[in-house]
Amino acid sequence: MSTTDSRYLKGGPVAKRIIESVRIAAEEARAEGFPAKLVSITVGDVDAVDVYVRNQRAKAAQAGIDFEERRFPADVTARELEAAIHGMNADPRVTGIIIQRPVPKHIPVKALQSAVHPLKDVEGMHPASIGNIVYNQLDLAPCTAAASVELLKETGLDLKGLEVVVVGHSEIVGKPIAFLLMSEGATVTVCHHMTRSLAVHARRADALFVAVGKPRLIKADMVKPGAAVIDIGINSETLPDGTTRIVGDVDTESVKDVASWITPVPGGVGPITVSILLRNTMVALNRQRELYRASYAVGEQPGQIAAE
Ligand SMILES: NC(=O)C1=CN([C@@H]2O[C@H](COP(=O)(O)OP(=O)(O)OC[C@H]3O[C@@H](n4cnc5c(N)ncnc54)[C@H](OP(=O)(O)O)[C@@H]3O)[C@@H](O)[C@H]2O)C=CC1
Ligand SMILES: Nc1nc(=O)c2c([nH]1)NC[C@@H]1CN(c3ccc(C(=O)N[C@@H](CCC(=O)O)C(=O)O)cc3)C=[N+]21
Repeated sequence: MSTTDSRYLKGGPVAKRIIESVRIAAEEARAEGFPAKLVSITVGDVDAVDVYVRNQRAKAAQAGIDFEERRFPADVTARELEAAIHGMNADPRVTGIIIQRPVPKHIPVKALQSAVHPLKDVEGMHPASIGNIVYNQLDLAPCTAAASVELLKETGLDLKGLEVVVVGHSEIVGKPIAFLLMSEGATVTVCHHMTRSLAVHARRADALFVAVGKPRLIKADMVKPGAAVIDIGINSETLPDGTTRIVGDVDTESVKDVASWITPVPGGVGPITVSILLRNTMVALNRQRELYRASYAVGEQPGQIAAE
């Protein structure tokens, strides 16, 4: 099967669609005096983060969203980071903040995420916001999780009652995917490193999501014939000739002959993740606009706002 095979679920066309709608929304907001500005916070050096930030910068430019990268050394203290975040919260020009994960071990990521004002939290990762997906409020979900589910929907499969297995249960990817899918009516099994027989669970899945960070973890004999396989992993591999390439968590070469759909890496979930981050940036900006309007009642009777 070549990469032009229809079984490859490609992210590019979906991402393009999303970015075009973001561009229109960002242009309109800017014309009304609300330019969107996303700030990315990077701590230390992580390959997958570098790829992500590079693409954020490029796609933000296409969508007409201002973008700034704030890079901190790996030995920065939590206090210094929190102080920087408080500065961004107070700066009205900054409309969105993303903390790139992972952060070094000495930084408590939950406290850091709590420092981001919930209205500027473009991934919905503030501990007070992440619960929204439990309440089926899905308009601002962690971007990779939302991207993965968006890609599954491209298959046209009916999510209601679909047997789905999610491998990996991180806060930013696996767990939110499980909640999003439950909201859509799927029957969800979540596997992790303590799962006794990953293969037994994985083989039952009509849709298999893999977010672990281990190249070739999922092989052909772990996949149900006809399944949809969503490969979220991003791993850098060095070839014998010294060059490096990015591979996912799925042994695509063997799995492609068993699955009905498979997402390539690169070119699958990644591009959609970036576009959803920009879409979320506009969701956050619109919430700030609504608050601004409600506070200043621009063009409205104050009583009308209070009654809504
Ligand atoms: N395409 C994209 O947009 C994105 C891709 N990624 C990529 O996705 C992958 C996962 O990212 P992230 O969730 O942040 O990573 P984490 O390291 O935070 O989580 C990995 C998860 O995999 C589980 N796990 C580890 N080993 C096994 C195993 N042998 N079998 C089953 N489960 C296992 C862990 O379980 P336990 O905690 O129990 O050990 C953990 O829940 C990475 O490759 C990352 O680069 C991440 C974000 C975005
Ligand atoms: N708070 C947080 N949220 C994240 O969502 C998050 C994170 N931290 N830390 C890092 C990982 C990794 N990640 C990627 C997203 C898109 C591409 C991407 O655009 N990939 C393209 C391009 C590849 C390339 O340019 O080489 C592709 O797969 O085709 C990559 C990596 C998001 N992550």
